[in-house]
Amino acid sequence: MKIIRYQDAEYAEFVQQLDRQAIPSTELYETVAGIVDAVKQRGNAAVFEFTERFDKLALTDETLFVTEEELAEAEALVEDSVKEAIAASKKNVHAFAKKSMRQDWKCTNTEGAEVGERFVAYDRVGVYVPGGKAPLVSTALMTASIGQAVGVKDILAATPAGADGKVNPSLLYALKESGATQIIKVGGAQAVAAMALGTETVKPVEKIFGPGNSFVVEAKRQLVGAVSIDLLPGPSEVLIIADDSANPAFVAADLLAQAEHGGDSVVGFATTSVELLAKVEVEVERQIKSLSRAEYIRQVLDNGTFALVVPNLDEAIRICNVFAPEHLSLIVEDEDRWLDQVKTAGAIYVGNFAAVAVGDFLAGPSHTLPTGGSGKSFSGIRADQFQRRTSIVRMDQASVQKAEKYVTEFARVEGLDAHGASVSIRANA
Ligand SMILES: NC(=O)c1ccc[n+]([C@@H]2O[C@H](COP(=O)([O-])OP(=O)(O)OC[C@H]3O[C@@H](n4cnc5c(N)ncnc54)[C@H](O)[C@@H]3O)[C@@H](O)[C@H]2O)c1
Ligand SMILES: [Zn+2]
Repeated sequence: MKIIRYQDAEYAEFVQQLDRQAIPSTELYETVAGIVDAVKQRGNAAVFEFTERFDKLALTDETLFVTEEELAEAEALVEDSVKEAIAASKKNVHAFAKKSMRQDWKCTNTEGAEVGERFVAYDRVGVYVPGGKAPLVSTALMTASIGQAVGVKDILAATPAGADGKVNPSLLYALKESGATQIIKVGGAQAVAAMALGTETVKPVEKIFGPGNSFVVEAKRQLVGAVSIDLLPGPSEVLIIADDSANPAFVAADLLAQAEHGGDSVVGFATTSVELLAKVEVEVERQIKSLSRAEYIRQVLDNGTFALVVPNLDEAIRICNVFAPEHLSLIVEDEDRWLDQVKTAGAIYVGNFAAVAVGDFLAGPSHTLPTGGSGKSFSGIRADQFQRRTSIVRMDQASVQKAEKYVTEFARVEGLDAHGASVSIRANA
């Protein structure tokens, strides 16, 4: 864990580079563009080639989709306790989704026209569920089941299978419970391209949701236009802001939990208290001993973890707002005062007892959240992103007569007489 105190010479520069911009490197851009183009030109053949290269799995038209038998087999293998956990999570996620869905509305504008918005569920969406480093069972719930709650009929899920062609049974079960109607055993950029563009056997979707590694996220970014997307949810990250009121064992536990995501994860800790930091360091060493992924965790602690000693909480919040962490854990005495000042975090966990992992698996809001600084312009998956929105304008002659005067002015200054005439002909009918 890299520790930097505000008195240190490198502090200012370090804090400055926390102001990230989520744009791909040229190398990543080109790799993904190559994959997307190959899928566009050659469909399944390209999808199978990349799957063989990156996932060591030889797929065919026959084995691309998860079958009903495989789903039944998975259901039989999943323990009841896991099924209960999935049901508990789904209950919260659905309840949260129902609250945040948009409702149709209408009102009358100044000229008397009836104006409003109408929301309808998308017909067919794609969800990407990562499967590289861990089978993210919860991600099925945090993507597909929100679409299910909104009423999306057709949900295509993509997730990489192992070299044996099998997908984790709990993940398959969770996908089915979350309303997935088709599942393809493909990961990476090739999966996103297949969902967005379609292939000989994969019918294209209208919008793509879900997190993934840098290849997955970049593919989504490049395919905007062919489809719309939810956000850019890449490698997971946390920022913990804590003062003396924080329990060091809890802080350490959350730092370790975040580091467990491995790879490109970013783990940040900002505190006003050197005493707390010292205790957290001791706790990290104590707790890591009993964790199964200690090696993964150690790697992230060494390369992707920073602890900042800040002069005050104003500075910590300022850093948070430029860093735009995916998860913010805020453990400070005067919670509400500081909470009100946070503007960019994807999800905020307030107080000693709000473990980030409860949000990962169960709480209700989607754990699919913006990373890499993209939280400055995106927010996490919401139910209304599964709703297509249309605006409606309904008029009678009285309202077109009232509108004519202003429309004619716009038509005149824009040089579009036919526009003006189309209104006048109605007003004077
Ligand atoms: N932001 C969020 O809300 C959120 C939520 C859950 C997970 N995540 C993140 O999702 C990520 C999942 O990553 P993952 O790698 O475990 O699984 P993944 O499923 O996203 O990626 C695995 C796929 O990447 C492709 N791939 C691997 N190496 C490649 C290469 N060299 N070139 C091209 N393609 C290649 C393979 O086809 C493979 O199937 C993690 O970083 C995790 O933190 C984020
Ligand atoms: Zn997590």
